[in-house]
Amino acid sequence: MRASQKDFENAMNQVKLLKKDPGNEVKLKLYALFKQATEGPCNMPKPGVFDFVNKAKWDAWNALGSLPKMLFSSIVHFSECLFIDRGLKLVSSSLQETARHNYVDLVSSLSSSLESSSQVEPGADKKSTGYETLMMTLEDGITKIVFNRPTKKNAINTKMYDEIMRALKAASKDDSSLTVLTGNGDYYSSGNDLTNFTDIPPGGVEEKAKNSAILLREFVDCFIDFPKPLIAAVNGPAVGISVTLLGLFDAVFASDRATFHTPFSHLGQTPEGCSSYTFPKIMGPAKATEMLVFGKKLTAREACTNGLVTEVFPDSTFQKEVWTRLKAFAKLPPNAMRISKEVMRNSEKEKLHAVNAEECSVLQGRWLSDECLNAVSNFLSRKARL
Ligand SMILES: CCCCC/C=C/CC(=O)SCCNC(=O)CCNC(=O)[C@H](O)C(C)(C)COP(=O)(O)OP(=O)(O)OC[C@H]1O[C@@H](n2cnc3c(N)ncnc32)[C@H](O)[C@@H]1OP(=O)(O)O
Repeated sequence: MRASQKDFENAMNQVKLLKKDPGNEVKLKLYALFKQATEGPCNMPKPGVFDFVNKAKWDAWNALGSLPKMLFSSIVHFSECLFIDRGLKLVSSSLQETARHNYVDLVSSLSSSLESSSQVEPGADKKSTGYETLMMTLEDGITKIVFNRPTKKNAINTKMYDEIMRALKAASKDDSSLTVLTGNGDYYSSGNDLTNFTDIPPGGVEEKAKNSAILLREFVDCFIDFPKPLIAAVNGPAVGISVTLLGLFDAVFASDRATFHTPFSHLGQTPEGCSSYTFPKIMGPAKATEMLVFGKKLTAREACTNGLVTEVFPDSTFQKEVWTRLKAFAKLPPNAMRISKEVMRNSEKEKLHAVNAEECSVLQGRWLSDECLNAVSNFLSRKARL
């Protein structure tokens, strides 16, 4: 689903109606996305170092890039069969479209977090703002963390990795008995945001791969160490890392519309989220190989039969049935639940951390492989969808 010109205009109006100041960082992001969406890549001369405000604006706009470097290099790599000029124009207009889309996405998340924070829902103990890519609430003893990039199928970008870690750390210390992760919109999550691979630091792709492996390791560690019962309410299709992590959850409830897909080989990548260890343990090596090596997509019922999913509900009653069940769980003595989890997890923790470290180190190498670079560039140039 793309943002139309009408969506974009509505978002521009919505920004004016925001009741709370979203802060300078977000305002700069809005400015940059707006300029990129309406004028294309940054075309202004760089302001002087002491022109702080204009320089910050220029930096934000310019940071959105004229062309993703990795995509550019792959276009050049394939220059024998592509007209570069035409390719660049196409990519440039696609960048504008992406910016328009991201602008709509950002405004929509601001509207929900900033507006709703001022309206306390009946029974809501606490609603956390300050997240761009998530919604987080604490109600009835349950902390709910919602992936909130519906127009991107809840793909996990770098910001979202950071915010999920922050949200989990907060949830581990708050008053809730259990924590639930779910998605806003039709997807649970489409996994790693493949545009993460386009933001190349000055040290090049090697540095990017190294930083990504560090981030991934820290991210997965948060799930291994999460102290309270962690439950996934899988509202729709789940892809990649959003599937593999489920092996570290304590319960997984799925809508019958959900699917479970780990197309790592198709992407030139290898398993993460400790799935190389948890999946064979949960479903046996043969079924784990089908998923992790051959990329077989499972229906919710197949995932349940294989032990990855606890229970499947019809989509029409999914929310009602899952939340009834969760509210009942949340009434159980919280310390008993936490200590039971600790006893079950502790004997595995060391192993899980070692598996995580190994998977991240293998992936660091895969991200530099032609197989992976080509797969990502095919997705970004819209030649490939799963
Ligand atoms: C720190 C780094 C850690 C890395 C950890 C590694 C993890 C491994 C993985 O997670 S592998 C899995 C990666 N995910 C994918 O390969 C999915 C790619 N997406 C798709 O194939 C499709 O988008 C789809 C099947 C999920 C949905 O297809 P559909 O046709 O229904 O919708 P669109 O393709 O039009 O999607 C709507 C917009 O959302 C954008 N988008 C969706 N998923 C991703 C994604 N994973 N990364 C980036 N962008 C994504 C899509 O581009 C559309 O955006 P647009 O409207 O601006 O075009």
